[in-house]
Parts: sequence; structure tokens; C-alpha cells
Amino acid sequence: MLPEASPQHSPSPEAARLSYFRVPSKCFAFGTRRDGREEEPRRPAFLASSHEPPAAPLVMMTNQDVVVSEMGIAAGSALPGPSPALLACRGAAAGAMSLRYLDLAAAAARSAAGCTWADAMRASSPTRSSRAAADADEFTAWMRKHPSALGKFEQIAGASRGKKIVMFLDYDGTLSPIVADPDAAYMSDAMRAAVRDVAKHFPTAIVSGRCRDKVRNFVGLSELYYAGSHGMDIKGPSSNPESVLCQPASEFLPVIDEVYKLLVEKTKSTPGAKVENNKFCLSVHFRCVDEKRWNALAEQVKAVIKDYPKLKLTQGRKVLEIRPSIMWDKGKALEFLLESLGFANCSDVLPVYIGDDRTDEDAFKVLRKRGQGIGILVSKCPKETNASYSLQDPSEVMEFLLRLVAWKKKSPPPPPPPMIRPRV
Ligand SMILES: O=P(O)(O)OC[C@H]1O[C@H](O[C@H]2O[C@H](CO)[C@@H](O)[C@H](O)[C@H]2O)[C@H](O)[C@@H](O)[C@@H]1O
Repeated sequence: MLPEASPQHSPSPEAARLSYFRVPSKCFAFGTRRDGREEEPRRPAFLASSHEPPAAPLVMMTNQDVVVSEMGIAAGSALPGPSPALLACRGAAAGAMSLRYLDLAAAAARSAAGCTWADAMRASSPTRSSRAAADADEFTAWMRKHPSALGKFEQIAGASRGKKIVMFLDYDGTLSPIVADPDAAYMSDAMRAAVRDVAKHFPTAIVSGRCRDKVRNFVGLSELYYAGSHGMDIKGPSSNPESVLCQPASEFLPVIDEVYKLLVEKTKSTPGAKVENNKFCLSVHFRCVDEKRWNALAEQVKAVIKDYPKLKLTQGRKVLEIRPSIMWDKGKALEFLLESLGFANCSDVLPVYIGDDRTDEDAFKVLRKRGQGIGILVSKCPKETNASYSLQDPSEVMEFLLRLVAWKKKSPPPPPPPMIRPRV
């Protein structure tokens, strides 16, 4: 029988778990196209033809000088005064703000300092007007710290020798391209085939902020594990009668439904805003909202959730996310799945996690802390991350998956366990 997860509720001072990402000074920023898709960022020419930055050194699971703790604040909580994030923001505000991972904690601090929520929303999803100048040196430095998982494929394959790979894949921005309409974020048939092949060789889980049923419908593969609602809703392959089930935030269902209705009502005056019910969490999308209205939208959201201290507000790619303040995230989901698969304290397992968003950092952090596994960030621009490697976009993710399968197929099978002759 597989374990049921027990939630570790943390009371409202979850708010105190403030955190921040150090602010990069420049970024190869994304803009927004008329159709709402993110534009190609400008990046150094060498990346167009090669997976390797010049003279990239060997990079494995080293500790980086970026320290990132839990993201998110409890709704409506007060924040202590100037945090490093705030100071970093002030510095960045002088030039083009390029921080894509700025926490809402910092946003609230900025607000207290006279900056607006829209600043934070803009900063974490820069538009054309705030695009920073490309800086090849900085990109090269970033690529040295987080080299291409394709360029370093042999290194990754080498690390997996004698180990059992378990594959964890985020959905939006990783398996499917970012598009304006969240209901139309389809993955390609080619990607589906690649994921199906991967799952034939390695246990594979989709870990998404989406509602589990919705992401399962997008992916359409019944043989996978699915962790929806940022890991708060986990289920194993449908063919397995002992399928894993973990819903650590189940008691929040009524409140999430209530807040969903309130948010729909409150935000209907904002053209382009869209509230998505992800079952154990909610998303308020602002990708199609005029930038001038971002601050007002954030105020609308805050006005609703201020009455719900057990909910917290975080931010993703042009989306505000509302979720229960419990100690559960994609990192916890990864650990839960590893345990469910019987790899709790094994040294011969190699979790590989690929994701593009802030919530994926929780999983990257877990891998780093375990000193075991490979975190791969999908990004075309330098971001502070706990991932070791990078891939630029879903097409590179697919290429990586295909290579992994091809490598596995030609690898010799592991030797049989040694025969132990009984003593006579
Ligand atoms: O954990 P993920 O699978 O990456 O889910 C995170 C959020 O992804 C979706 O929103 C993002 O993708 C949309 C479609 O490309 C895009 O329109 C939006 O701007 C992005 O933020 C999803 O709709 C959210 O509910 C998830 O929380």
C-alpha cells in the first residue's frame, strides 16, 4: 500500500518565510507579442547555432551563491522593512528592471516603499518597453553556471550510470509553449510521442500548477504520474490499482471555490483578466491585460484574499497564483513520488526535473539539498535558479527527451546481481 501524505500545516506566520531571489543586473528579457505569446528574447549569437557557450567549464551539482528560500507570503500580511529584495529592487529600478523571479514578498515591500504591484508584475514578466540591453558576457557567465543539458548530455548520461532515472516534467512552458489562452496550451503530437517513449524507460511524472485532470487531458497519457495544483493533487497511472493518491490541501477545497467565485466577480471589470480554477489553487492571468491595469488588478486580487489569511499569493509567468499556505509544493511532491516509487533513501536513483517557472525552483532546491538528481531550467534568459543545467524552450526539451531514450536504448542492460552460492 502506498503512503498517504499528511499535510504539515503551517500557521499564518508562513508569511514570515519571506524570501527573495537575488536580482540579476541584466536579462535577455521577454516581450509580449500581439497574440500574447512571449517574444524571443535577444541573446548572444553563439547560442543560435550551438548548445555550448564558449569555454564552458564542467558544472555539476555545486552550491551556487544564490540563496533562495520559500516563495510567497500569506495574503495581506505585513512585511518587515527593507529586505535584500527591496534593496535589490531599488537598485534594479534605476535601470531596466529585469528580474523575472521577483517575489511578491518583495512586491509588497516595494509597495510599502511607494512602488506598485504592477512594478513587480512588470519586472517578473518584462515587456518590450522594459527590455534590458543584451549582455553577451552575462549570458555566457550564466551559461557556464547552467550549461545546456544538450551540450552536456554525455555528462548527464554519465551521472546516471548504474542509477535508475525518474523523470519529472513541468507542463506549461516546458512541454507546451506559452500561449495567450491558458485553455489552448496544447502540446504537440511529437512532444507527446517523446514523453510516451520516455515513460516506457523511466517512471515519469508531470508536475504542474494546473488542475490535475486538466493537465492530464492536455498530456493524454494514462501511464504517467500526475501531480496537479503545484503538487497538491497527486495520482499514479490509472492502470495501477494501488495508484498513489495525495491531496494534502483537501480541506481547502470549499475555500478555494469560494475565492474563485469572488475573484471572477471582482476581476470581471478588468478586460483580459482570466481566473482559472486549478482545484487546490487559483490563477489570475494578466497576460492579456493592458499593462496600465496591472496594478489595479493586483489590488482587486489582494482585496479579495485579504480576508483569507490561510491563502498565499505568489507569482508566475504573467499570472498571480493563490494557494493554501501549507508546507507543500512541487519539491514536496517530488519527494512524495520518489518515496512512493520505493526510492526514499536510495543512492541508486537519479531524479531528473525539467521546469521553467518559479514554482519549479522548489523541486530544484530539493534535488540540490539531496545532492542527488539533475535540475534543468527551461529559459532563454539568465535567471537565478537552483537548477544545474538549462534548456532554451520546449523544442529543446523534446530533443533532450529523445536523446535520453536513444541513449537508454543503446546502453547495455545492467549486469545481473552476483550469484551467491549457498554454503554446503
Ligand atoms: O506548473 P505549470 O504547468 O508550468 O503551470 C503554471 C501555470 O501555467 C499556466 O499558465 C501559464 O501558461 C499559459 C498558457 O501558455 C499562459 O497563458 C500563462 O500566461 C502562463 O502563466 C496555467 O494556465 C496556470 O494555471 C498555471 O499555474
